[in-house]
Amino acid sequence: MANSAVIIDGKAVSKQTRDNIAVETAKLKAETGVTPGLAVVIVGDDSASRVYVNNKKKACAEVGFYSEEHALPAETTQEELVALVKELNTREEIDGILVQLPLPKHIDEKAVIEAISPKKDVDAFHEQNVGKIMIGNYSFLPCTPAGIVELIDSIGVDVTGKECVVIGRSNIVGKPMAMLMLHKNATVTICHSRTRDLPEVCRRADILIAAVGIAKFVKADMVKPGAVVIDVGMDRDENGKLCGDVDFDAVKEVAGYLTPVPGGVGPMTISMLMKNTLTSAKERAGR
Ligand SMILES: Nc1nc(=O)c2c([nH]1)NC[C@@H]1CN(c3ccc(C(=O)N[C@@H](CCC(=O)O)C(=O)O)cc3)C=[N+]21
Ligand SMILES: [Mg+2]
Repeated sequence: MANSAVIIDGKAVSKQTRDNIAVETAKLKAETGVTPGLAVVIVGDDSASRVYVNNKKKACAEVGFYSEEHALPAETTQEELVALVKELNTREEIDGILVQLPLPKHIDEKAVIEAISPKKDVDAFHEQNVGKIMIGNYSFLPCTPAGIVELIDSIGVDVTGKECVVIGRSNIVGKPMAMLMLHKNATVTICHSRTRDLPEVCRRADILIAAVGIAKFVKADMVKPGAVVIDVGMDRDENGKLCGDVDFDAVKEVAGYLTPVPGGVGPMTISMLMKNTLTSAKERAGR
């Protein structure tokens, strides 16, 4: 019998989150005079990074934040970039610093991330914040994983005791995602390129989260009927069109719930970035 998954509207959930953030921001400003401020640093001219950074700036304006962009040439040295980060660390009106990844090859990403003050690390990439996530003592939420948790909450699915399979083990998505699902009492498996019989492992999942970076990697025969399938991919298909890690048209006939690309996880990532920046500004205001 033909089935068709409920498509999770990331744009709508994200708008609700941003509306709440806008209300809280207005209140913070009125009561304390503090306006949340985000600095976005972009090095080089990667076209995908440009789109994401523009979306972040747009979101800042929507919720009433101050934002500034530092667009540096691709030849920027690591020393110059670290110097900028250190200057932003000292600026009172900047609550969050986001250095857009990936960085050009001659720059050590880890050195730059560790230069960001943990108090302004709204990506939650600094090792101090990663450690806190591991323990379950958050200052900042990891943006993409936290956005995914909100999407799953929005459809009213309780993950307690369920099988959650995460495909991908990056420090940015896969690993923190697994931690958040563990904190929510799911039974968590992380798959990667060396996993033996990956389709079989994926078929066990009540919640399947694809963060591999390979276009249409997840096929219908890797999905348990009725499963919640979350697509973190931002890939290009054979025609150069934006698509995800999930073969959407095929998987929607098997899954119970499915996120689209675009309009799924991406907008939520940005909403969580706004949430972290507000949290940091509240801290500055003594709230
Ligand atoms: N320091 C850092 N922090 C990040 O959070 C970070 C990063 N570097 N590097 C790259 C990834 C990717 N990422 C996305 C953000 C928004 C969309 C987004 O807005 N997507 C829209 C459409 C995008 C489009 O049209 O191309 C959507 O899915 O609907 C996507 C991807 C943040 N990242
Ligand atoms: Mg990625």
